[in-house]
Amino acid sequence: MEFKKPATVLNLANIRQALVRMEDTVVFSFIERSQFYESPSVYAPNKYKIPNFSGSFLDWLLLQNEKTHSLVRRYESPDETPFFPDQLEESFLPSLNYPPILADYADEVNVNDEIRTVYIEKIVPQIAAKKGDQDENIGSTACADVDCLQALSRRVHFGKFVAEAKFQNEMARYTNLIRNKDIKGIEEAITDSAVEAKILERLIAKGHAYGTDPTLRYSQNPQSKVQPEAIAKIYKEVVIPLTKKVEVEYLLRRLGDDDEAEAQDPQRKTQLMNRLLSNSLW
Ligand SMILES: C=C(O[C@@H]1C=C(C(=O)O)C=C[C@H]1O)C(=O)O
Repeated sequence: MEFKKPATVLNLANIRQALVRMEDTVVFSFIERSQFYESPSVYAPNKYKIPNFSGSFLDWLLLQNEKTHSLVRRYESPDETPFFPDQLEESFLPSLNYPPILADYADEVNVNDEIRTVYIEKIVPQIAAKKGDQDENIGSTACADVDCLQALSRRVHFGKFVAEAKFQNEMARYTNLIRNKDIKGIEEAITDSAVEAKILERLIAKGHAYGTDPTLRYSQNPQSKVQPEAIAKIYKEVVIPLTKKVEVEYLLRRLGDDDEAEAQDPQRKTQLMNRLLSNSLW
C-alpha cells in the first residue's frame, strides 16, 4: 500500500488484494506457531518474575517489541495498530506525515485486546503441536505468538480502509444508516458473502499448499502442519467477524460527533454492538 497516495489506498480492489496477501502472513505465522506446545505459562500473568513488569511473559515481549518498533515509526503507519498504544516511544527519525486517509479517530478503533484474548483461548489450542508446557521453548513460542498477533491485528484493522472505501463508494446509503444508528443495516451493507466464501475456499487451498511437504503431496497421507479446515474456521469465526466489527465501529463515528448522539454514551454503544456481533464470535 502506498499511503502517500490516498486514492490507490481506498480502491476496494487494491484493499482486497492486500487482504489476500495478508492471508499468506497469517497462514505462515500459524505454521511457525504450530511447532510449539500450547504453553499456558507464556500467557499466565506473573508466572515469571520480570523486573519492573506485571503481566504475562507474552505481554512483556509484545510490549518490548512494540516499544522497539515504535522507534522506527511502525505505528505511524495507518495500517499498524499497537497493543500498547499508551506505552510507545517517540522515534528519533523524522515524522512521515502521511496524508490523512482515514478519519481522525481511526487510531481509537482498536480491538487488539479482543484479538489477544481470542488468540490465546481459541486459536492457540487449534494450532499448537501439543497441550502443556515445554520450558526450553517459551521464548520461541512467545516470539511466534507476537508474529501471529501482529499479523492478525494488521488484517483485522485493515477493516478501517475497507469501511472508508465502502463509505466513499456509497455515501448516501451509509450516511442514512449511520444517522439511524442502524448497526444491523450497516453490517448487512458491508457484508459481501461471495468475497467471504472465496476467502475460506482459498485458505483451505493455502493451508494444504503451504503446510505440506511438497514431495509428499501425492502420498497416501500427506500431513498438513496446521489443519487447513482449522485455518478456515478461525477466519470464519474470528478474523472476519472482528474485521467487520472494526468496519462497523469505524463507520458509526464517520459522520462526526454532531451527528452522533451516542458519542455522549460510548459505553452503551459498545454494549449494543457487542451484543449484535457476538452471535458470530465463538
Ligand atoms: C473485507 C471486506 O468486508 C467484509 C469483510 C470481509 C473479511 O473480513 O474478509 C469480507 C467481505 C466482507 O463481508 C470486503 O468487502 O472485502
